[in-house]
Parts: sequence; C-alpha cells; structure tokens
Amino acid sequence: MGKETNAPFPGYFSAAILAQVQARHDMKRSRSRSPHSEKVKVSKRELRAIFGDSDSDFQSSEDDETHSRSSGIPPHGSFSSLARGGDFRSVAKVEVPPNLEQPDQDLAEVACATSLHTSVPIVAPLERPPSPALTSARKPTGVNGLSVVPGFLSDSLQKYLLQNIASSGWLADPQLNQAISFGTLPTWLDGVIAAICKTGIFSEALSARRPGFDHMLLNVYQPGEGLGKHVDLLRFEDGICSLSLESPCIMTFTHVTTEAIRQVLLEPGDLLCMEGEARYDWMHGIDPCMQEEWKGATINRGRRISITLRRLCAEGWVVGV
Ligand SMILES: O=C(O)CCC(=O)C(=O)O
Ligand SMILES: [Fe+2]
Repeated sequence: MGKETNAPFPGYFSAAILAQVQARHDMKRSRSRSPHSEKVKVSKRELRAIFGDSDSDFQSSEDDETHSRSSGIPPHGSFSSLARGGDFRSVAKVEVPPNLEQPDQDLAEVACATSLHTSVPIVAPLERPPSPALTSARKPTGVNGLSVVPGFLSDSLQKYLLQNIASSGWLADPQLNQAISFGTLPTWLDGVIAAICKTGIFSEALSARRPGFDHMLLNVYQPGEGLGKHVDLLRFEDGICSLSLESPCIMTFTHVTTEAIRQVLLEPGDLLCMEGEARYDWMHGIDPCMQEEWKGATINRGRRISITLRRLCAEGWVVGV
C-alpha cells in the first residue's frame, strides 16, 4: 500500500493531473486522518510547469514520484481516496474551464483529501473470470439513451469483481471510499468492458471506439449514503456505464430544464448505460436513506459498490476527471 499524502480530490482534475500536481506542490501533508477537506489553488502556470505546452503523452507511474512526461507511453495510474459524498459532490459541481486562456488565473479551488494513497498497484486478476452476460435485454427507463440491463453480471462475476477489488488494496483502509484507475485499466475488467461494447447497448460508434473506456471510478456507498444529483463532467465522452454491486438502490434522473423525474432500480449485477440525452440532459443521483420503496417493495440499502466506466475526452487528460 502506498504512503498517505494530501492530494486534490478527483472531481476537478484528471487522476494524472492530481498525481502531478501533488508531486509538484508537495502539498500540505497532514497527519490528520479526519475526512474534512481543505483547499488549494492550481494555476495555469503550474500546470504548464508540469506538462509543458503539450497536453498529451505524460506518464504517471506509481514508481515514479516525478511523473515525468514521456512520449508514446499511454498515461496510466490508479489511486484511491476519501471522498465523502457531500464534500465531493458539492465541489464536483463546479466546472473547471476547459480552456487555459488566462495564464495566471487560478483554475479552481481543488479540495484536498486528508487521506489518499497514490501508489496503488494495478493488480492482475485473481482467477479466470466468468463470462459476462452478452445480453442487451433492458428495462424501459423513460429516458432516451438510458439503459438498464438487469443481471448483466452473473453472481459469480459479481463475486469475481468484488474479490479483485478487495485484492487491489484500494479500499483496504475503511476510510477510503473511492478509487480511480485511468489509462490502462485493471485487466480483470477486460471481459466486462468487451461485453459492454458487444451488447449493442450503445450506438454503433460508441461500441466501436477503442479503448471502450479508459477511466474507472469505484464508489463505495455505506448503508444510507447517497449521491448528489449531477451531470457527469464534460471532460468525459458520451457513453457512460455503471455496474452495481452488493446492494440495490434507486437512481433518480432529473431533467436539467423540465425537472421531470424518472427513477430506475439498480440491483446488484445490473448495468446502467447513459448515452446522448441521458448523459447530457438529465442529472442522476441517489437519495441518502436506509430504506426506499420500489413498486410496493421495500428496498433496504446496504453497502453498495459501483464501478463507473468512462472515457476521457482528449482535453480531459489535462483538466479534469
Ligand atoms: O454509483 C453509481 O452507480 C453512479 C456513480 C456516478 O454517477 C458518478 O460517480 O458520477
Ligand atoms: Fe455520475
């Protein structure tokens, strides 16, 4: 497990940026383990100093504290952090402008977690993975571009993913509730990603892009924890998926202009996909509560883990998660 340092929350800058900003700043390392956050400002000049003028081809490696730029090597890395729902979601709503026009302007206030592991290895799979369902059978959702595929992950595949998450060490510290992997994703996700691209859930163009996804966000929700409603940041391309593990929940979609509301039940093993309208015109969120009602049945909210798969836009590698 890596050492603990302060570092910005994911939510503003890409994981690679976070690692580099962190290395550069040697930011206010704190011995405190409490989950509160603090703020730091990052300017364009600092980003320039880190990346030079180009916004591509930098490498972030767990073995390389300096995170040097390196052409031809795809950026990759992973870390886990503490991002307590409220803090993270409220700050994550603030958009960092994607253009870096004014040289010395502060780009944003970046919340710093007081507990973050920067050197979490990308682990090899534990065993041969069970095959994911190659189904595109979906429930109607009432939102254009929103698909839910119930039972996409068999019980054994859910177990396989959970075992690999556990063995990754990302969440070994119970205080940590989020992990990010970007660039080359853990190989134990390969089968699932390939299956998502083959099921025909997404449009042809999105299904055909390679890599299908280059950013994984793992969220752990303790019983009763929710997720503030939001539209995913624009530094991610269209075509976003989330896999549900361990506990059911109801996800609420709220239209950004009409405020129309639609809800979907997400059960362990379900795959949720957002494309087009669902991705851009509707916010999604999860109510914080211990119990909720779904078609006359009571849903008890235990611990839930979700794996969100996304693809960073080209400029997303520079300014944003
Ligand atoms: O937990 C989920 O299924 C979705 C998470 C999510 O929307 C996000 O992290 O942006
Ligand atoms: Fe989201």
